[in-house]
Amino acid sequence: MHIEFDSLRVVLRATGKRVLAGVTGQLRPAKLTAIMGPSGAGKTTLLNTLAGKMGNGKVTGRVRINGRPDRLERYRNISGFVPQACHLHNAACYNADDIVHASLTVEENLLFSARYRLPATTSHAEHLLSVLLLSGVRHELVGDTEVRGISGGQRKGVNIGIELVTDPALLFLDEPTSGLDSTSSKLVVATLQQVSRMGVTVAAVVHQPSYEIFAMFDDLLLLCEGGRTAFYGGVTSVQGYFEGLGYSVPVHANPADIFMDIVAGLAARSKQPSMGSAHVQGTMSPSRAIFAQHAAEVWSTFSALLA
Ligand SMILES: Nc1ncnc2c1ncn2[C@@H]1O[C@H](COP(=O)(O)OP(=O)(O)OP(=O)(O)O)[C@@H](O)[C@H]1O
Repeated sequence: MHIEFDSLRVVLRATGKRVLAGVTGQLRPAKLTAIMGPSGAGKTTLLNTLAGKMGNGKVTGRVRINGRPDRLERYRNISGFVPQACHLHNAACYNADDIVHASLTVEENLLFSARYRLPATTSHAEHLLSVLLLSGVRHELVGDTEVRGISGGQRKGVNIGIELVTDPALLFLDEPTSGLDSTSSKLVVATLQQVSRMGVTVAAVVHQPSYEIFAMFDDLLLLCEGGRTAFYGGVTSVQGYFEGLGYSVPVHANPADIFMDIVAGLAARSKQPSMGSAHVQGTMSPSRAIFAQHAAEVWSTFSALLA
């Protein structure tokens, strides 16, 4: 499924607080999109909005699904959503958000989800166990703080599998690597890449990815403070984009960290922008300048698509 969105805005119904102020981008079919941005920029809100789950907010903006104007809520039932789990081995929030059953085995969790959600169909749990690298622990209890079970990364895999048994067209994940070590994080993101290649449109909020993990994503939607798009495009084009605005990525730095510093206004330009207009420089914060520059580009692409 291909979702294009332009100027998405969200205002909370209860308080009138505006949490997204103009987010433009796409989720491309069979691609893995990273959603990044500073804390409070609206990443989780955007994920919920794209998943059609923003019932507590008024959502406005243009949305096209598979090329036609549409509403995101209509696709809620064919979306999988893996919520952010608190630190997986932190007793205080064990099971707070994740959706696994501690007293079932890995395989039983997938079969239970399949039977519960797809009573009349046969599941492809066997295939999923293999995609999720869980075949070796299929008969192990998932466990909890009382009963030691599988690892945090494997537990995240079970959470993902529980959503995948219904064959969703879209899969949304909120910080799937949080609380995991770097090897487990890599395995989780590699799994998501494989899931996307099976034809699923996958979007995940990611926090401080290593460059290796960042490079596993196809596209990046970078938000800046205030809930606006700072950059949307392929992960291979983001460095060139910021270099064109006069920023450089030091040789030994993690580019993903530098992009975050830029949108947070913490990075200084090392040279004059070659693609920005002169009036932008010095009159706006870096994040505003980037937004202004990029919004114009995204909008012209979007207008061309709509024409
Ligand atoms: N239901 C809600 N009620 C009140 N405020 C909310 C609600 N949902 C979101 N917000 C506010 O909207 C802003 C964006 O929140 P959101 O959780 O989407 O940001 P985020 O980028 O995911 O943050 P983090 O990286 O810290 O998780 C924050 O200021 C948050 O307090």
